[in-house]
Amino acid sequence: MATENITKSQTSLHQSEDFSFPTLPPFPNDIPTAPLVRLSLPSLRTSPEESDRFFTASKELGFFYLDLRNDPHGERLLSQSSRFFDFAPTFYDLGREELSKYDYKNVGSYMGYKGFGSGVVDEKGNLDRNEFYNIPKDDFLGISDKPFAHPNLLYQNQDLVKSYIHDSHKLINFLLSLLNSHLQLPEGTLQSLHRVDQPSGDQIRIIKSPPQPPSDQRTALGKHTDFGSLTILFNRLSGLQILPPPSLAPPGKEPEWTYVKPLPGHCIINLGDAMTKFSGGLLRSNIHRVVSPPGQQAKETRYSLVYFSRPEDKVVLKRLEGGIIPKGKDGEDGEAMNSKEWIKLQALRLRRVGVESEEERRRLWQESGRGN
Ligand SMILES: O=C(O)CCC(=O)C(=O)O
Ligand SMILES: [Fe+2]
Repeated sequence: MATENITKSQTSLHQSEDFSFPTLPPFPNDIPTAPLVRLSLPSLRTSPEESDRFFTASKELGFFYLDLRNDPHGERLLSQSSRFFDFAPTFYDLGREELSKYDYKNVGSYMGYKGFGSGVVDEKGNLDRNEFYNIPKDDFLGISDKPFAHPNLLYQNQDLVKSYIHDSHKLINFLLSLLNSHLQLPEGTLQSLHRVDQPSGDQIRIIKSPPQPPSDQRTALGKHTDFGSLTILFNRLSGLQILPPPSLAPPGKEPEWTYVKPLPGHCIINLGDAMTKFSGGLLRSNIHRVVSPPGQQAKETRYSLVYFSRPEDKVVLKRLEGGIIPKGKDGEDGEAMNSKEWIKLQALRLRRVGVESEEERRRLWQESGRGN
């Protein structure tokens, strides 16, 4: 019977994998780490106290760890993420030239490949130190009117891609249902803006950042908030940093950029701008960036796996009405855009299209508003 098979394979998975990454250099034990709370998926399913901690974390920092172990759905995500980490080096072995065929920024899309050093990361006009590939949910679930072409290797692994999309989206849906009840919105409100079978900008992103020369280590991915709803992040090497709000900085100190230490068996979840907009500012979309990993970890190639969920394309990004969401003052929310336009604007604005001069790159950064 199908259920029996699933249960069996989950049991053996649990016994055979401990989800740790022993071949990588450890995170140094003498540097401060970001104040993310650790939540657990099985507890979140049953414990009102854990759910309260989740809501507090979503309001105060907008980032938390989620322990996925001891939960069948969570362990499926862990094993799928391991398979992506195994797959990533082979995928990038296709080479930059081959992957560049799948860069769609010139046709106005952020899906597909972003080449190394093709985005501006700071006010000086410096360029990024990573390459990534955005795999669109809609292309792989057969929802797109006009799917993009993608490397054959992705189609050869489409079972993994599809199951990871479904399981990630299922986790997002569960977290949205908790947020929905904490916000006291009518049942199903947030979930109804994120239906898996409707067009949206959801995507898997696989990132590669090669080690940087010790004498010239720079930001690999510039400071930003995520634009969408909820993000699921798997890290093995550190490098991700957040700038906590003043309320969570050590007493008497200004907030400083702090590394997030990857934890085996956990993913990192963060909330994006859409959640802040929907909740009239109650939920937090926190600023973060990626720099060279600390200590011995800097010598390794860093891969990172992200699932970005976004509201459905047609959803207008504005404050929802109801529950405990504060009412806006007249004109306060400005002109609201739909999700598709908003994500595209944000995702492409720092990708230089033939912009070569440093001055122009600086201008792009300024116009993006990210320095503020
Ligand atoms: O690689 C990471 O750890 C974070 C990546 C990230 O923030 C992003 O792609 O938006
Ligand atoms: Fe991000």
